[in-house]
Amino acid sequence: MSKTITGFSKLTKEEKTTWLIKNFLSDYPESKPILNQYLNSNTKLQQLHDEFIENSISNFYLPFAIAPNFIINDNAYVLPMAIEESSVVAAASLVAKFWSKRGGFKAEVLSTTKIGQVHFMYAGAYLNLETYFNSIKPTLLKATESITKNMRKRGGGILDIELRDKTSDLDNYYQLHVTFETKDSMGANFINSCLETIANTFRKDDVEIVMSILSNYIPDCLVKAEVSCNIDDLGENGVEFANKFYQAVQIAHVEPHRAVTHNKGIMNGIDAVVIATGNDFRAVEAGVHAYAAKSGKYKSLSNCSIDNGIFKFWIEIPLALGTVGGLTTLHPISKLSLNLLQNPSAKELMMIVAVAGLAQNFAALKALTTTGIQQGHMKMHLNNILNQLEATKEEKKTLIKTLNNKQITHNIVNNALQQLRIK
Ligand SMILES: CC(C)(COP(=O)([O-])OP(=O)([O-])OC[C@H]1O[C@@H](n2cnc3c(N)ncnc32)[C@H](O)[C@@H]1OP(=O)([O-])[O-])[C@@H](O)C(=O)NCCC(=O)NCCSC(=O)C[C@@](C)(O)CC(=O)[O-]
Ligand SMILES: NC(=O)C1=CN([C@@H]2O[C@H](COP(=O)(O)OP(=O)(O)OC[C@H]3O[C@@H](n4cnc5c(N)ncnc54)[C@H](O)[C@@H]3O)[C@@H](O)[C@H]2O)C=CC1
Repeated sequence: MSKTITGFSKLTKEEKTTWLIKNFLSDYPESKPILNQYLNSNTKLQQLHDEFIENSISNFYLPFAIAPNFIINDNAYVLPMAIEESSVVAAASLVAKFWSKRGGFKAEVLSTTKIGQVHFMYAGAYLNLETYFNSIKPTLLKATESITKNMRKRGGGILDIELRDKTSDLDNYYQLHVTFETKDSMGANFINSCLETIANTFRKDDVEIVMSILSNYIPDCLVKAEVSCNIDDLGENGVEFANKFYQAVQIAHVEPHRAVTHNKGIMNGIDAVVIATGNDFRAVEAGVHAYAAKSGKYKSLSNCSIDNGIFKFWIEIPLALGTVGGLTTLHPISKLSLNLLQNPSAKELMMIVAVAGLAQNFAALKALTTTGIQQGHMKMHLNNILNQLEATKEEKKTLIKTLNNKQITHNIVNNALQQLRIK
C-alpha cells in the first residue's frame, strides 16, 4: 500500500481522515473519536477554523487563561494567556499582584519602524546602479501608491527606500532596504505587497531579483517595560533579594547558556499573550531572539540596576504586533482577548506584551533566587502528573492535600498514589 498521495488537499475532511487513519493510525483505534471529539458542534464556527489553515482535520486546544491585577501606566488590565505550561499564569498573576502594590508597571513604545527588503544580484558598476536607483526611486514610490493609499491616510506607509551594497558579504549582492510604518497592523502582507510591486518596477536586464520579503528583525520597532521600587519595599529580605536578583540578571548577560533559559522564561509570558491575541508568535520569537544577539553574543533581554536604594528591572524588546489583520479579529477568542484588553492600539498591545514578558522573568528569577523553581512549578504541575497517572477525582483531592509543601517528582507522586490505592 502506498503511503504517499497526490491530491490530498482536494479531498474532503472525512476523506482526508479516512486516508490518514488507514495509512498511519490503524494501530490506534482511538484516533477517530479523538479527532471528532475536538470538532466544534457549531458547524459555522468549525468551518471558520477549518478555513484558517490547509488540510485541517480537527482542532488543537490550548488552555485560555487570564492573569488579573496588572497595573500598566496606571491602568488596570486582565491579561489573556493561551499556554500549555503549568505555573506560567500563576507566576504572572503573582507578580502582577506584587507590583500592583508598588506602583505597577511603566511601559513606553520607543519606535515602530518595520523593515522589508528586495534582494537582488547585479554584476555591473556600482555607480551605474546608484544612478539608476536615484532616478527610479520616485517611480518606485508612485508604483505602490494604490497599495499604500489607505495606510497613508492612517499616518503610515513607506518611510524610505535605500539602496544597500552588500557585495562585501556576497558577490554581486545588493538590496533595496525599505522602511515602513504599519500603524495597527503587524504589516507582513502590506509590506510584502509593497515590496513585490517595488521589485517589479525596479527590474531590468542586468538586475536579477532574487526575492522580496519583510524582515522579522525589527530593531527599530521597540518597546520598553519596567518596574521599580525602594529596596526596602521588596519585602523582608529586600537588600539580599535585590542583590541576588541583580546577580542573576548579570549572569544572563555574560553566559549564553543561562541567557537562553532566562529569555525562554520571558517568552513564556510574551508568547502566551501573543497567541491569545491571534498574533504571529513565530515572527515575535525570531525577532526577539535576534535582538538578544544584536551585540554578536546572545544575552539577557532584561536588565536590572540598584542605585541609591532603588531597585529597577526593565526589558527592551522589538515586537511587531497587530490589533487588526491576520487572525486578530477573525478568531473569536482573539477578538475577545482584544476586547478584554479594552481594544488596544498596536502600540498599547506592544506595551502589554512587554509587561507580560517582564512579569514572567521577575517571577522566574524570584523563584530561582529564593525557593528554587521546582517548589512552585511542581506544585502547579502536580495535577498534570496525577492526570497522567489516571488518578480519580477523589485520589487527586487527597494527594494534592497530602503532597502540599512536599517535594514533587513523578516517582514520589506515583508512589503516593499506589500507597493510597493499597489502603
Ligand atoms: C508558581 C508560583 C506562582 C507559586 O507561588 P506561591 O507564592 O506559592 O503562590 P500562592 O499559592 O501563595 O498564591 C499567591 C498568588 O500567586 C498566584 N497563583 C498561585 N497559584 C495560582 C494558580 N494555581 N492559578 C492562578 N494564580 C495562582 C495568584 O496571584 C495568587 O494570589 P491569589 O489569587 O490567591 O490572590 C511561584 O512559585 C512562581 O512564580 N514560580 C515561578 C514559576 C515560573 O516561572 N514558571 C514558568 C515555568 S519554568 C520555565 O519555563 C522558565 C524558567 C524558570 O526556566 C526561566 C528561567 O530559568 O529564568
Ligand atoms: N515573515 C512573516 O512574519 C510573515 C507573516 N505573515 C502573516 O501576515 C499576517 C499579518 O500581516 P498584516 O499585513 O498585518 O495583515 P492583514 O493583511 O490581514 O491586515 C492588515 C491590513 O489591515 C488594514 N487596516 C485596517 N485598519 C488598520 C489600521 N488601523 N492600521 C493598519 N492597518 C489597518 C490595512 O489594509 C492593512 O494592510 C499575519 O497573519 C502573519 O502571520 C505573512 C507573510 C510573512
